Amino acid sequence: MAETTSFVAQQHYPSEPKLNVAPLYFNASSQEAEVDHRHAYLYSASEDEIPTVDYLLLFSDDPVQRFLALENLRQACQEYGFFYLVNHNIPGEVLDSVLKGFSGFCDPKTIDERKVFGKSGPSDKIRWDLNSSAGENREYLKVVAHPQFHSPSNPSSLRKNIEEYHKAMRMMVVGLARAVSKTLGFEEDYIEKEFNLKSGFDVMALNLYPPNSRSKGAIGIPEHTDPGFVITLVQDVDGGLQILSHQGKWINVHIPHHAILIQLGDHLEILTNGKYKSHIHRVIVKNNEVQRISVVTLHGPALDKFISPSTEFVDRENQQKYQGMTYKESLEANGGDEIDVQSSLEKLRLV
Ligand SMILES: O=C(O)CCC(=O)C(=O)O
Ligand SMILES: [Fe+2]
Repeated sequence: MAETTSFVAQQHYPSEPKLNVAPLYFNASSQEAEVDHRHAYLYSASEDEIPTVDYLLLFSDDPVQRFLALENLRQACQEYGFFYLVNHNIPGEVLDSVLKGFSGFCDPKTIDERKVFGKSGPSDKIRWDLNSSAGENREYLKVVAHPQFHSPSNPSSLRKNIEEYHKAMRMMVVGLARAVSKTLGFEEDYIEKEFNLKSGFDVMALNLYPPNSRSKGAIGIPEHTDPGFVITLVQDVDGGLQILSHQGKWINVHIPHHAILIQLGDHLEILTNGKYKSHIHRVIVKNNEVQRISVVTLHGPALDKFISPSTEFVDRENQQKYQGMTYKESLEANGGDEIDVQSSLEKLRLV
């Protein structure tokens, strides 16, 4: 695909040597969050909870390095479902300028200007909202960024920064799709084809969480999973993002500087019949002394693509766990609009 980065190598994973390796990289410190645990027991996240994947090594010319990096990615996908991505080749300034630009956009003095992006109908391509309640404390701007790019035109610098950010992130995600395909034992274009990523439906959510002095409760965003292939996330400061692990533990996310948090989306779970799972996450704002901004992109299949568990993942021992649906139908299955990018995983689950 023309969009792909030049350093993405054309090698094939399944034919490479079989080594038994532990994950290669783990991140720095985490702290215990003081929150209500509805689905999990009290838990202090330790230092090695979220694996780190090195993007460049996934495409290394050295077959052993590449094999080890792909094995690390496979473990991260199968045993966690989320990881920090480093060496992703997206310049730090590209990440910083969107975070900073959105902070400026959310100036409390100009709130009336943002209200023009409030909900107007089901086909909104840009949507703004401000929730300040016990259940959610978040100001957000959502934009459909692909197949057509949409963004407020004012300020033009923010539009330019969001577009540049999305372009770079999308290019990286196409490379990641190739690597993930290999970890599943397929040709590298498997996921691009199954999701028709060339026409993929991408929605960006730019979120601002207030400091606790201005929030109406402990919750920034309630528990949810996200639809799509993968979700990329960058933030300006740490502040309360937690992911529920396979083992039912809330893990505090502390993204290393200029790394990207990758979370697997519902539709990768559906495609792989539950081999690679999406995970419930939430944001707790109760302890935040300063505001926090995150930029989250849901990289989805094409809207008209029918997604169901691939036959390779279904057999006598592994019965089909999810019903198939087009991506568009699944986004609207709970009564939401496309731009809401609501999960419908529980509706699609068969067993
Ligand atoms: O802001 C965060 O850290 C998480 C936001 C999120 O989960 C989302 O926008 O779907
Ligand atoms: Fe999310």
